[in-house]
Amino acid sequence: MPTSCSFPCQRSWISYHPSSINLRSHRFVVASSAAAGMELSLTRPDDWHLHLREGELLHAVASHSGDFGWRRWWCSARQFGRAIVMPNLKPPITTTEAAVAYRQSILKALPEGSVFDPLMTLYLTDNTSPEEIKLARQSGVVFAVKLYPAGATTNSQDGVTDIFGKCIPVLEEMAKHNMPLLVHGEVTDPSVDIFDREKVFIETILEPLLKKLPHLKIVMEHITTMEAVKFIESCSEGSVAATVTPQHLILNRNSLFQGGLQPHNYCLPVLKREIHREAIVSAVTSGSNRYFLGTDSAPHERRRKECTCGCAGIYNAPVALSLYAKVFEQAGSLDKLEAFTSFNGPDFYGLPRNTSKIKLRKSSWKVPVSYPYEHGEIVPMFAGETLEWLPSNN
Ligand SMILES: NC(=O)N[C@@H](CC(=O)O)C(=O)O
Repeated sequence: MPTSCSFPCQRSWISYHPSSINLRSHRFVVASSAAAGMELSLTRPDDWHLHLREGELLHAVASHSGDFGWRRWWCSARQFGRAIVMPNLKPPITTTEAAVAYRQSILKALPEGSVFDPLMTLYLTDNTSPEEIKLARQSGVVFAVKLYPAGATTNSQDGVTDIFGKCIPVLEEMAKHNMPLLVHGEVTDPSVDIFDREKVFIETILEPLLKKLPHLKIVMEHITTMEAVKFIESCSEGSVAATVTPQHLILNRNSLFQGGLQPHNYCLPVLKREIHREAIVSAVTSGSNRYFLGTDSAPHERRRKECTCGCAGIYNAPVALSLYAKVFEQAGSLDKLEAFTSFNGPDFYGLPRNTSKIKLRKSSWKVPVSYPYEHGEIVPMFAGETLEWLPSNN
């Protein structure tokens, strides 16, 4: 049963300092800085970690209609050129055949005229065969394989139970085909504290895996800790990279408990301490090409978040670009935003950069309190809050 919690205390992000804007340093991306508000022109971004779901929810998040102007911007397909689409459906997308069919259903759900390109992934299991990797590469529509340690997160029950015992031949085949392994980097051992699961995963899985398979391309998804930053920096450039979500750049773990339990701020990996948030912000805004945009936007129907055992996942698609811009602005690094949103990802995947542009206007806009669809509603990150940096196509 849903609770009646009204989320009075979502205003829990890190304070905003307009004085930190360094105008001189971002002359390459500033399209206009008229009194009405600054405007950035960016090469169209891609989202390198997105949950689009299926059925009614897919239609809701891919093509929600009936709105005009900026309101339609919350649909991922209108903001991003491409997205790496996560395969954790029920049942999961474990074969190329299923990925091709899923891609068709996504294309059908898109708004008319959309040129959004869903880049598909396979869900790695103990039984994935090297042959499947060959098929995936030949398909031209599957771009990566996702590792969910079994039990780590939403719909991960069919994930990998023993990567070294069961998956090495498949990973060797992936290395041969230059097919990246996308990693949900948390151990699932219940005796490991939930706030330490990423760190322990790096020590016990990622470091030994890279020693064994130094040519395997890896993306550590949604990094949350200073240990992850250290690990990424220690790897050779171009072979290991990381996606970073808006929530892990903007919020720390206090926001899970501020004024009461805040289910809409609950995701996995769980938000961490402030020192970890700061480490990730520094890494991302430094201009390093090892980090790129991956929202991990993960919609769940409201009642599945506001209940006695709420799902992990933050729905951030409508607010992601505004939040990333805010983080870079606060760091005085707006000149580095475009590489993070639009260059580093395609460069790592060996894909062309987008050629079209979008704009981000520094004007206030209010995040809707929810996005209703036929049989439910989705509550976005920062529901009802006012944000800046409004995206538009022109
Ligand atoms: N991030 C989340 O908290 N949830 C994701 C799964 C995942 O990426 O962990 C989901 O599919 O809901």
